[in-house]
Amino acid sequence: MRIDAEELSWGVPGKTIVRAVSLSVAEGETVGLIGPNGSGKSSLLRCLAGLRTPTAGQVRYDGVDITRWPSHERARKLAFVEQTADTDSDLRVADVAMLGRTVHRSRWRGPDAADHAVVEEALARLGLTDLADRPWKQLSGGERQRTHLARALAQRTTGLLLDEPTNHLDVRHQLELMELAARTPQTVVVALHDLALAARYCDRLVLMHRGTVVADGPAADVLTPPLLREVFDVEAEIGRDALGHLAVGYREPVR
Ligand SMILES: Nc1ncnc2c1ncn2[C@@H]1O[C@H](COP(=O)(O)OP(=O)(O)OP(=O)(O)O)[C@@H](O)[C@H]1O
Repeated sequence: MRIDAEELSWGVPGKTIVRAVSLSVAEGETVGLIGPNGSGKSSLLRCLAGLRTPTAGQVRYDGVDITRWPSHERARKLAFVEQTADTDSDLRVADVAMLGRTVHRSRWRGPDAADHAVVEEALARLGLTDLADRPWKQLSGGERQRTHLARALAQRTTGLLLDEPTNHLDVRHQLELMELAARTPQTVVVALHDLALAARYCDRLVLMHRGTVVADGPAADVLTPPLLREVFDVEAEIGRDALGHLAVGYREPVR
């Protein structure tokens, strides 16, 4: 699916948090949303998911204003994994993933064989097959994060919004998750703090600062020392790691 935001603003009384953001994400593209704490990444993702009503501008899925999509149809088009997604503590891992199938069933029908097959596949893609029967409350932070991602995959949407999906994951799972985000035919917008990971796996980076988009383009154009200085207040050098991937080196902050 294509996702467009046009002159999108959102805020609370007395404070504009997302300011006139225009953003287009093409079908199948993986866009990395980067920016300092408080720059508005989560707020923008919530607007894109339809969880916040913009104070100005609009969001379109496949060219249609999202206020014109009924909420159940929206949920079939787009899955959102929030940063602090929690869930009912009595559920098992497979039950949480099965929540992703709810949008595809009528209220009166339980999961059928096809739903179970989709959930099994989602759990396998996140390396959770062996944990399928594990109660949610026994999971580690990273296992919970992967379980929420499995729920989003089981939703079988054409769009995926991920807010810091790697912050609890070990290196191996970070790489696997980002590989999945890059390779899936789904349209993905992913907020990330790890700039090198974002550069390596995203088709394009969108840099936010104080609620606005200050750069949008290939990683090499966005991750430049002047922009990193302006937005993150750090002195950085851009180079290559041992494998040739873009790497960011930071100097000690001068107080
Ligand atoms: N409902 C709200 N009421 C008041 N302020 C809010 C609300 N939601 C967000 N904010 C503020 O808006 C700013 C942007 O928050 P947001 O969570 O979008 O930033 P972020 O870029 O995702 O940050 P982080 O990298 O820390 O996750 C922050 O200063 C936050 O405190």
